[in-house]
Amino acid sequence: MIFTCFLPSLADNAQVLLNFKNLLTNADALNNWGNQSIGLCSWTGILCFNQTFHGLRLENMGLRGNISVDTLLELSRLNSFSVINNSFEGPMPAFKKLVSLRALFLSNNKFSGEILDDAFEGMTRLKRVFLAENEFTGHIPASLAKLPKLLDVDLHGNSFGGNIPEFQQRDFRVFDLSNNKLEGQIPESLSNKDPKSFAGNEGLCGEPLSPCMASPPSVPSPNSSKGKKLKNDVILTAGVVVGVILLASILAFLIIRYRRKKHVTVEDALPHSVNSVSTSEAKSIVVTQESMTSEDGGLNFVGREKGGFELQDLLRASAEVLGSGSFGSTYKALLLNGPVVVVKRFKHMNNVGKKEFYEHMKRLGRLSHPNLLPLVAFYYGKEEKLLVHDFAENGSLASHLHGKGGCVLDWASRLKIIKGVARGLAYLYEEFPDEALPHGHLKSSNVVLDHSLEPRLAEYGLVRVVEKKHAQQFMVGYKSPEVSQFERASEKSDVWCLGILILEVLTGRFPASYLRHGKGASEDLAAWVESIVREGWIDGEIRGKGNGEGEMVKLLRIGMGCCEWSLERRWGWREAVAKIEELKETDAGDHGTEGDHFYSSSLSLDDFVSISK
Ligand SMILES: Nc1ncnc2c1ncn2[C@@H]1O[C@H](COP(=O)(O)OP(=O)(O)OP(=O)(O)O)[C@@H](O)[C@H]1O
Repeated sequence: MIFTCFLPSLADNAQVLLNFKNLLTNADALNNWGNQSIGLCSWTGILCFNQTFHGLRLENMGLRGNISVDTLLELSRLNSFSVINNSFEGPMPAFKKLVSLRALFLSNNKFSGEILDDAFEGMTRLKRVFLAENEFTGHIPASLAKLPKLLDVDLHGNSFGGNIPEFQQRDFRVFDLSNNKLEGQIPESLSNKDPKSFAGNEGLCGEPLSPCMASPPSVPSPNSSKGKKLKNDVILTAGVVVGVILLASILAFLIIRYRRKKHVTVEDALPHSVNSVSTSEAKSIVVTQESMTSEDGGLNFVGREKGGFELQDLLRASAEVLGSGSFGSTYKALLLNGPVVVVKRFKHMNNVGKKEFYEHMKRLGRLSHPNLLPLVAFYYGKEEKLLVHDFAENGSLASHLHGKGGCVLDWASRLKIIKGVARGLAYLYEEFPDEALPHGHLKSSNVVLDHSLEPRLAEYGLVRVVEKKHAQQFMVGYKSPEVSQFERASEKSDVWCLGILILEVLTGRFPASYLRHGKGASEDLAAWVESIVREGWIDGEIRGKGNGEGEMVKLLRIGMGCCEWSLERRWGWREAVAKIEELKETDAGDHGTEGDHFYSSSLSLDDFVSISK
């Protein structure tokens, strides 16, 4: 199977990356770099979005050697750079040349020495700076404090000294200066931070730590009466201070223990108002806690255990907006030292109570099929719900069929995808015999593809928890003729969507009705189907590329059978799935002429439908 994913800019970047790798030592983990057959986006540690390179995530690889910033400068796009947990040493490389960088992760290495005051100057897009657990010394660079977009700063576990500079930003998501050698008064602008952010710096004082003590003007002799009184006062004050600190530590310890036990507390737990940003912008999932209530719980893992992360980790993770659908935004989150997951925010799910919602999610979590995107975890908030899924490396089927920069899918890949979709759907039908619409929202952007282009169905089984009005307006299962005309969903409504998907895959054309909601959408679809037959239904990318055209005709017939207007005549899911399973990559030899006839002739829809039966 051929994946034609090698785009010009990727090819340029490929050589630059190989040059970059050549200066690293102990780079065995990057052995597949240079392998053109898998494509750059599948090389270890390469971050791509929609098949466009956007970053390096070279974590936990034992890497050493020279990080050549000048080489990185040649990459067409570098938003995020991470070498967390490797063995790099020496001074911090001159990253400031990478002015488009948004996230820099250098934690857990052996970088050392002072960082120049202007080391971050001009990095106006930089939002995330993780330098923790290295051997940096000297002052916190002034240019870091002046970064206009800084959201996360983690410098813990170094030997930074001197005073904390005044940070231009005030609202941090991650702020950790603990375990350094910082001293002096904490700037007032940071007084609202968690005391833990400053712990382990003996010389620091002021809010949120204990007040700074003014030094006494003169020290009387300890034996004078004044001196004795002062001594007693000092002992008394010290006793009180030690007592207060001890009490505060015990309290803090108890709180942390309590939080750990619950995984996350109510306060920690609420990822709600995720700021809207442009699709390409990498950002973290911003939490504002305004909609927190005591009814909200934490992150609930379902099904199998997933790599031990908690909501806090999710909130700290760098996140990228994948898109904004009819329910809310979807983010790809890169967990530090952990998996890559997709977080989808759902509004419009308030028609079910918490108990019912939990039960339904647990039911979804128990599903397991190679063509189903597993639900990893969910979060129940009063206003919003979050669903966490695995990330599918090759994005959505829609992005390949219609997006810029997707793979050119050959016939074999398309057939594999349709077969996978059919199998996933059949599984859902078997698992949810009581649901009218076991999937409910089957469309090409809800079919995601893994590294080998194996399809996985997403956004399935949600009809029960989505508000009816919203479902009717936006979920594609509701756009079948019977629902849009008679408001009567049937299990064949999912079959209708399968048919549309088949036609979309065969033609490479976007179904018009997705752009339109409500009544009339099905008429649009009928016109779309008719135009397909009239104007040539086969995607130029798969037409005439060898054998298999007879099989394409068969698939077209299946698509038409699934898109029968009348419910009686429309195929049932079993029939559709069985017929799809029979399809082969290449023609057995008896269909070639039939295929030629189909896509070379101009047929009316009626002609076509009668022929295809
Ligand atoms: N697990 C995933 N892995 C990779 N990409 C994903 C994943 N889940 C969703 N996406 C992609 O993220 C993008 C945004 O998804 P989202 O569900 O928000 O919008 P949509 O599918 O276009 O619309 P709708 O909300 O109606 O389903 C889509 O292109 C989708 O294919």
